Formats: sequence, C-alpha cells, structure tokens
Amino acid sequence: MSAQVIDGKAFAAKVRGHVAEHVARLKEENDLTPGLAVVLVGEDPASQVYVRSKGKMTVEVGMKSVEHRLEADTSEADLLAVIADLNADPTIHGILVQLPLPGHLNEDLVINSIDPAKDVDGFHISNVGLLGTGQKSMVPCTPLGCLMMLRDHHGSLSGMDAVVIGRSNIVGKPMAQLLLGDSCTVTIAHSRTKDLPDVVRRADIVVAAVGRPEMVPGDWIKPGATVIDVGINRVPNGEKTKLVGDVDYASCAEVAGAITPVPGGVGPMTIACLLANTLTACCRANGLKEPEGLTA
Ligand SMILES: NC(=O)C1=CN([C@@H]2O[C@H](COP(=O)(O)OP(=O)(O)OC[C@H]3O[C@@H](n4cnc5c(N)ncnc54)[C@H](OP(=O)(O)O)[C@@H]3O)[C@@H](O)[C@H]2O)C=CC1
Ligand SMILES: Nc1nc(=O)c2c([nH]1)NC[C@@H]1CN(c3ccc(C(=O)N[C@@H](CCC(=O)O)C(=O)O)cc3)C=[N+]21
Repeated sequence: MSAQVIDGKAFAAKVRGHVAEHVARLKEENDLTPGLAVVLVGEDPASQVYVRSKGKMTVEVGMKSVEHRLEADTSEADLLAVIADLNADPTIHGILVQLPLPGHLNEDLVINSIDPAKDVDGFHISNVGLLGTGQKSMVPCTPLGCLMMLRDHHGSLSGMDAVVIGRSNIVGKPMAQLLLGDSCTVTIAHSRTKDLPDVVRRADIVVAAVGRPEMVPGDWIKPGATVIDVGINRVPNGEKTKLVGDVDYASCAEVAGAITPVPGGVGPMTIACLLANTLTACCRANGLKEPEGLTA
C-alpha cells in the first residue's frame, strides 16, 4: 500500500487565496489594510529565510508587512519598547516575535508583552488559556495548519485516537488541545514516554513534532493511519544540505493511509495560517465579521 500524499503547498495556496479575497473586500468596503509586523532578534540565517518568505507572502495577499531586525545583543528593554510601539500602532493587527530568542532575553516575558489581540502566534498566556477552555482565541499557526489538513482529509475527527509526539508550547501542547477540541482521544508523548513505538502504533492520527530527523520509522505506524510531519530538520546531503521531517517518509508512506511531505506539508500551511490569523485579528479589532473557515 502507498499513502495518499497530503499536499500542504497546494492547500496553503488555496488558504492564501481566500485570505487575499477577503483582504481585497476589506480594502474596498472598509478602507482597511491588515498589517503584520515580524520582529527578528539576531542573525540566525534559517530564521531570516522564514522572515523573508513570510514578508513576501504577506504582501502577495495584499497586507502591509513590517520587519524589525534587531541586533543579537539587543536589551530586553529595547525589545519591549519595540513591541509597545507595535501594540499602540493602529495599522498593525498582528505581531510575531520570531523564536527562539537569544539566551539573555526572557521569552515568556517578551511574548506576554504582546497585546493578546495582536498575538497572531497564539503564544500569549491569555490566548493559551482561552484555547484550553474552548473559548475564542488566536490559535497557534502550525497546529492550526495541521488541523485544517486533518479536517480536510477526514471530515470529522470525532473518536479517533491521536498521538502527538512532542509537548512544546508552540506545537505539541496546542496541537493536542485542538485535537481534543475535535473530540479525538489524545495522547501526548515526549522524551520520557515509555514504549513510544507501542504508543504510536495505537494511533489513527500521528503528529510528529520532535525536532529529530526521520525519527519515526514505518513500523511504528498503524496501517492506514494519517501521519502529519511537523519536523523541519536541515541535514547534510553530499556537498549540500536538505530538509527532512521527523518521520522517515519512505517507510511511513508504505504503511500510512495519508502523509504530509517535508518540504511542502506543514510549513507552507503555517505561513498561510499566520496570514489568516492576521486577517482575523484585523476584523476583530474593527468589530467586523470575521472570515469563515480560517480559524479553529
Ligand atoms: N513546520 C513548521 O511550521 C514548524 C516546524 N517546527 C519543527 O517542529 C519540530 C518540533 O519543534 P518544537 O516543538 O519547537 O521543538 P521542541 O524542541 O521545543 O520540542 C520537542 C519535543 O519533542 C520531544 N522529544 C525530543 N526527543 C524525543 C524522543 N527521542 N522521543 C520522544 N519525544 C522526544 C521533547 O520532549 P521533552 O519535552 O521531554 O524534552 C519535546 O517535547 C522541529 O523540527 C521544528 O523545527 C516547529 C515550528 C513550526
Ligand atoms: N514566533 C514564531 N512562530 C513560528 O511559527 C515559528 C517561529 N517563531 N520560529 C521558527 C519556526 C519554524 N517555522 C516555520 C514556518 C514555515 C516553514 C516553511 O514554510 N517551510 C517550507 C520550506 C522552507 C525552506 O525550504 O527552507 C516547507 O516546509 O515546505 C518552516 C518553518 C515557524 N516557526
């Protein structure tokens, strides 16, 4: 058997198309342009690539894109001052501070200084609390993108056994919340989980967010299960490097019913959901009806 490939790149283009249509209407009917600000501290080359492609796609859907590049040794006070300015700027509806931050900066403090209404990453404690209690919130982009692909593929997820490998605040935990919200029976696995292969073998849905290249082999996958690979790992490939996920694609694709590739799976959906969240934030900030189908 060979798995159906879930084409995140194509799905993301469709989502961005919906966003662009809505943005055009906002402009015409309300004279409003959603604005997204990305704050990058330091010079991490991989981060710069994400920031560049985010900026490009933001402009492509008709939004305003602002980038703040700060030196790696920027003080916490200076970073907080940049965020305070963006919080107060009525032309900015979404603020993303690229993680991880350099070690001398307190990530929790910085994230929680963002106006929760502009927190398009959904990392602010009040958005985390709202999501955990099933209230309207800003939903983290990567888990939201995974949920959209799962709903598109399965229709209802009700009653399915889902295993999320990874318990980070940015992927694993919010992913588990969303799956629970869709009535899956959810298991969260991590580095201390006993008998991980057996835990994963029970799953109808496997979401791998571990940060270890090709860690999940095909013989952990229940035949027919859906595999969502969140991992983005750059590994050596001859003279160059290549991107691989957290699952061993070749062996998993032989047993799974459906699988997301890397690249071209979760990554593009993350950026599409960031744009969707910025649009949603702009509508909410202006008391306008928000677009349907673009949030959880
Ligand atoms: N596609 C996208 O848009 C995005 C992709 N990513 C990618 O997703 C991956 C995960 O990211 P993130 O959540 O930030 O990573 P973190 O490093 O924050 O978390 C990794 C999680 O995996 C768990 N883990 C590590 N080793 C093992 C193991 N051997 N067995 C079981 N669990 C293990 C850790 O457990 P413990 O808590 O016990 O240490 C931890 O909970 C990375 O590859 C990252 O690059 C991230 C964000 C967006
Ligand atoms: N505050 C914050 N929010 C984030 O959402 C966030 C972050 N910090 N820090 C870094 C991680 C990582 N991340 C990715 C997003 C898109 C791709 C993506 O589009 N990947 C393409 C390939 C890109 C390439 O070829 O380099 C793909 O998978 O097809 C990857 C990774 C968001 N993150």
